[in-house]
Amino acid sequence: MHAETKSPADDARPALRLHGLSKRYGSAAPVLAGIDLDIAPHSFVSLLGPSGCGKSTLLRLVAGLTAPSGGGIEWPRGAGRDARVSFVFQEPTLMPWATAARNVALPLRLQGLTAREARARATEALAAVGLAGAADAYPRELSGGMKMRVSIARALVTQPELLLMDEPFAALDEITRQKLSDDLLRLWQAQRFTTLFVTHSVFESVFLAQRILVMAPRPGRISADLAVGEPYPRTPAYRTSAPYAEHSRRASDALAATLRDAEVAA
Ligand SMILES: Nc1ncnc2c1ncn2[C@@H]1O[C@H](COP(=O)(O)OP(=O)(O)OP(=O)(O)O)[C@@H](O)[C@H]1O
Repeated sequence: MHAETKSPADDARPALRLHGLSKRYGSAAPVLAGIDLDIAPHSFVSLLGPSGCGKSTLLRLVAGLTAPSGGGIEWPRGAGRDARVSFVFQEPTLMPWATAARNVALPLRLQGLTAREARARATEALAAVGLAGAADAYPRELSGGMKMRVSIARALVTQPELLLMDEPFAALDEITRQKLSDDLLRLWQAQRFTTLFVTHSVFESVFLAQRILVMAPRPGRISADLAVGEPYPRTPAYRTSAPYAEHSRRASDALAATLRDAEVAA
């Protein structure tokens, strides 16, 4: 076996490139207009914006769940979308009649793995999200946080290059949300998938992301691109640190400016 050779140019290529991306549903006004964006490989990027500004639509376009009306999406690193993208929704969307292990194994079964192989990898993925003991539990036996962990395990079991997360923790209580954020960062550091994480929460984006893209509505566009250059691992102490407060202030100000501009334009 020979090692894969990588030139520096390979590493410089973005994981994802959006150029002039726009979307309109039917004859309504465009939901997204002319979005140009490069997403660096292995980065953690948050999309932050008010309700209705098109965050979910952007994620759905990247996932191929809906088609652009203009512009396009490129995968400069060549892996292509189908094999390497996973999606986590706000609802865990588990099959109620199947155990946690069978839910997590589903994408592998769909890829053609045997039940035995899929089960082994699903068990590993459940252990990675702290659910080693819950493989045979049914969704109704699990708390909201545990169900979300199963959903994350199902997304990661295929070893995606890109993980798309659409407000995955919005329905959870604050403590559970913080635990899941800690665990998500741990998994991201270990597995190095690129993450696009949609949220309404300034604090969640400042805790998680290296880069916050603030979105403005009508039509949806990127109104601010903020770097959060704090190192990882980000411990609970980061949540009460001065840099965290400063990044939160900057992101809140950018969001407030976006909302003010949107009101003026409305
Ligand atoms: N399938 C669809 N058909 C028609 N309009 C749609 C469709 N999906 C979304 N929209 C409209 O597009 C706009 C953006 O919706 P989208 O869900 O992308 O925003 P969002 O920023 O994710 O909002 P939220 O934070 O509330 O989830 C909204 O006005 C919504 O009504």
